[in-house]
Order: sequence, then C-alpha cells, then structure tokens
Amino acid sequence: MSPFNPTPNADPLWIELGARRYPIAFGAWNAASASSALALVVTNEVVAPLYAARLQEVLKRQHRLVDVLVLPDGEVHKSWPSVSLILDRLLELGADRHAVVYALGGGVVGDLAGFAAAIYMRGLAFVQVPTTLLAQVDSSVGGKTGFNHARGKNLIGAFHQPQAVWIDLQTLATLPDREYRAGLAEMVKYGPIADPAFFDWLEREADALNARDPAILSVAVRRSCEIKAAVVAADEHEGGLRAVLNLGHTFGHALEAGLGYGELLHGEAVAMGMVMAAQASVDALGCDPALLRRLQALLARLGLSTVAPRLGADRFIALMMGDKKNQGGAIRYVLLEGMGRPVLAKLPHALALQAIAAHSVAQ
Ligand SMILES: NC(=O)c1ccc[n+]([C@@H]2O[C@H](COP(=O)([O-])OP(=O)(O)OC[C@H]3O[C@@H](n4cnc5c(N)ncnc54)[C@H](O)[C@@H]3O)[C@@H](O)[C@H]2O)c1
Ligand SMILES: O=C(O)C(=O)C[C@@H](O)[C@H](O)[C@H](O)COP(=O)(O)O
Ligand SMILES: [Zn+2]
Repeated sequence: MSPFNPTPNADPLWIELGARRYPIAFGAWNAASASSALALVVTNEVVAPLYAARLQEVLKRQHRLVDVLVLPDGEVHKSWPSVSLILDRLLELGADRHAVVYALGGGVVGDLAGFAAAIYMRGLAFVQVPTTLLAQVDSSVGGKTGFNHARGKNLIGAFHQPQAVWIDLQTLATLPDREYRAGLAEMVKYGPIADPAFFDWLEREADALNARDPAILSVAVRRSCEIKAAVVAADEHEGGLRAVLNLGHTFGHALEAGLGYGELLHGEAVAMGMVMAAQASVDALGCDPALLRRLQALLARLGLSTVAPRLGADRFIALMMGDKKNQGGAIRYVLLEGMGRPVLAKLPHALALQAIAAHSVAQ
C-alpha cells in the first residue's frame, strides 16, 4: 500500500483484482465507462429528489433508456422486499444481460442494488454512485452486497464488484450531520487496522473534519479508499486479511440487530464496537491502553458516542454467535496488538462481556 500522502489528489484510483480492475473516480459524475444498453438507477425517496435528475442527464449521453427506481429509505428496508422491487423493475423493463444498474445513494442502496445486480440473470454490471460519507469511504468499494436478516446483519449477500465507483464529494453538502458523523467512524477505522500515520493526521485535522473542510475531506476520503482497495485487492473474498475491515463490527452488528435496525446508524454502532474491541485488546492481548484512550477521544471529538445502549449479555452473545467471521462455532473478533496491527482472534465470552459492560450504559 502506498504511504499516506496528505495532499489533495483527484486522479482516479484503481482497484486491482488480478485480471480485473476498476476505477474509483473523484469529482463530477462522468458516464464515459457506461454502455449503450438500458440503465436502471436505483435510489431512495430521500436521494431521488436531490440527485436522480442530475445522474439521469449524465447517463442519457451513454444509454438509450435510463429508468429510475425509488426505494423506501432506511436500514429497516435493507431486506428482500427491496431487492425484489429491483428485480421486478428490471424484468418489467425487459432488461437483458447488457443492462447496467447504478446505485445512487448510501450504503443501504449500494448493498441492495449491488446484490440485485449480482443475481439478475446471474449477474449485471453495476456502478456505485455513493452519496453518503460512509458509502464514499467504505461501502461503495470492494463488492460486498446483500441485505439484513432478523438473525443478523448482511447474512444474505454476494461478492459482486462494481464496474466503477463515482465519488462526487459535492453530494455531501446535503448529508445530515448525524449521517456524516456515522461515516467518520468507518474513516477512523482505517487508522488502527492499517495506517497509524493516517490516524495521527485525523487527530490533527479533527476540527477541519467537523467543519467538513473540502480539502481535508478529499484527502481523507481518498486515503480511506486507498486502504480499502489495497485490502480488497489482497483478499477479495475475505479468506483472511479482509476481516480487518470488520474491526468493531462483531460487536457493532450485534448492537444494530439487537436494538432493531435503524435505531443506531451503522457507523454509530461501529464506533461503539471499535471501542469494545480496543478494550478487549487491552484486556486479552496487552494492547497499550493509550490506543483505547486515543480512539475514544478521537471518536468523541468527531461527535460519536463511545458508550453503547445496554443489550442483555445473552442476547449480545447470541447475536455475535451468528457473525460471518465465526469458525467452528467460535466467535472471531478483530482485535488490535497495537495501532496498525490488527489480528483475528477468539475470546472467552467473559472477556467479551467485560469489554461490553465497560462501554455500555450502566444497568
Ligand atoms: N458493502 C460494504 O462494504 C459496506 C461497508 C460499510 C457499510 N455498509 C452498509 O451500509 C449501510 C450504511 O450506509 P450509510 O451510512 O450510507 O446509510 P444509508 O444508506 O441509510 O444513508 C444514510 C441516510 O442518508 C440519506 N442520504 C444518502 N445520501 C444523501 C445525501 N447526499 N444527502 C442527504 N441525504 C442522503 C439516505 O437516504 C439515508 O436516509 C449499512 O447497511 C451497512 O451495513 C456496507
Ligand atoms: O468490506 C468489508 O469487508 C468490510 O468489512 C467493511 C465493513 O465496514 C462493512 O460494514 C461490511 O458490510 C461488513 O461486512 P460483513 O461481512 O460483516 O457484512
Ligand atoms: Zn461497516
């Protein structure tokens, strides 16, 4: 992975997957990579009035027909019925295997549209057009698609890489504050799992990030994509290394499912989960407690709570028992031996519960 360079750079970033590669493009949307076939823009009721017309205008230069499907909004709709709506629309349009799906929205739209593209006629090309910070720094890159189940987050899905990712930071201008901060959590994640220098820089630039400074944001979004692209290129289907991108998620996904999808935003749950993982790393691996303190301080400065709502111990463990990283019935957590030194490890339930209790609201 290239060393962190805190200089704004709008050149396309390429993610290399063996013989395949695709661009992560920054700036105004450009349809140069599209085909002349049918295009279906999948978006939701919040994003559609803001950006669908703009994207349609860009796509009309390349596609004979551009249709738009507006899904209901929210994590609670990251479910099979939403996927079914996409598939039904593609069939109604008579889409053949050359049709292209465009996911215009945040991670929920991207995961749903990407999964529908993965299974329609055994696979359509799709383009990620992320409009939340979280989608721009994480979900639009790497090809994880799918939806939630009552038993847990993202339990149904497929790896299906986009043909391109189009990141226009201008779309963040309309993003609500809480959603923006949720994206900062996934950005912070890249420090402990891969890049201590990036974490140091995030600490220095926290005020600028809170102010949504465009130059600082462009550096932070690009670095996040660089790190994610490097991890995915090394382990596309999560045979090992890619699990590091899951820091905080074993705990975080249990919080999301246990409290009811949408109660906590994904990024909020990840922030809480990362602190629990750092606590467990101190308790179980002898990780320097200064890392935990720095992580708590940075997340708090970025307006993210590091104390989770209480979820019963049995419920917490039961939900984590369904995590996709688990092996042989044992929960596997992403922990930290130090800053930039992640490790996939099992924990006695007692230690996991100790970390949870230390960072949950008092009974
Ligand atoms: N596939 C992956 O690799 C991956 C990675 C991280 C997260 N995820 C998934 O992503 C989801 C979270 O994504 P998210 O945080 O983007 O949430 P989201 O998709 O729910 O979007 C957040 C909210 O902002 C609205 N919105 C989107 N863009 C906007 C804009 N420009 N202006 C105003 N409002 C806008 C949305 O309609 C929604 O109400 C979770 O389901 C999580 O599991 C997937
Ligand atoms: O891309 C990955 O790999 C990640 O783990 C990124 C996470 O931020 C993201 O939330 C992902 O959807 C979680 O993966 P999952 O396999 O636990 O669903
Ligand atoms: Zn995540």
